[in-house]
Amino acid sequence: MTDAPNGPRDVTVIQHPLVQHKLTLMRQKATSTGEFRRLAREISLLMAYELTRDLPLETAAIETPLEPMQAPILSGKKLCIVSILRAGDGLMEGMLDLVPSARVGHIGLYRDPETLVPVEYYLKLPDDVSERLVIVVDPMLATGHSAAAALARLKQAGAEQLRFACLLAAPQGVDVVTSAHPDVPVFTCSVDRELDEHAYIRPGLGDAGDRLYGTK
Ligand SMILES: O=P(O)(O)OC[C@H]1O[C@H](OP(=O)(O)OP(=O)(O)O)[C@H](O)[C@@H]1O
Ligand SMILES: O=c1cc[nH]c(=O)[nH]1
Ligand SMILES: [Mg+2]
Repeated sequence: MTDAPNGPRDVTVIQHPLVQHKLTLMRQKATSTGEFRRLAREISLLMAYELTRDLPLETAAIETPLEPMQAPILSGKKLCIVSILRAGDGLMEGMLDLVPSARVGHIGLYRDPETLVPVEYYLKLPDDVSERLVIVVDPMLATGHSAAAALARLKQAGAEQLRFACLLAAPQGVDVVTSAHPDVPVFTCSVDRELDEHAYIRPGLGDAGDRLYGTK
């Protein structure tokens, strides 16, 4: 998906069969909290693989046990993963499994159930966030207000190169984020049909935070 009525936008729907299969398991209401959390970790590792697919490489001189060689190593900015609390933490561990040296930031946002306006309650970022490629993670992109606010806050804190990753997006959430932040590539495993009257994604998977942590 690259074209929209209001111009080109950078949205990748991750079609890998393992991702799609795990997402189906996560959507099912019979999936337990423990299983949901395990699947979130597995799927986010696979998402991280797609999110980092185009990282630049250079060559370095190394020595294998048998001979010297020129071998590829990462050459671009180091990574920072920022979780939008609390559900974003469900995608954090799998990404860190793949990129264990990444720095981690947290932004606490909850969506006011009446107004749907995101309310910030916490922010902790690495000091060098401006020098890193920042991957912002949150399972759900519904109205898009939380993601747009988080990205704005990170830019205010100095972040210059950002990507946003979610499990599920609603069409209007994609519109909101790509309009407010056309410089931020969006990665999702599905763009679902619609938002319902409570701004829940349909068909969706329910409340990601509650399903991850068993709070309902
Ligand atoms: O696109 P939006 O309409 O802003 O909605 C998406 C937000 O809602 C959920 O968080 P929630 O407010 O439920 O907080 P939680 O993670 O603490 O459960 C979700 O994890 C997103 O952060
Ligand atoms: O469907 C939705 C929408 C917002 N937040 C969720 O957890 N699920
Ligand atoms: Mg929630």
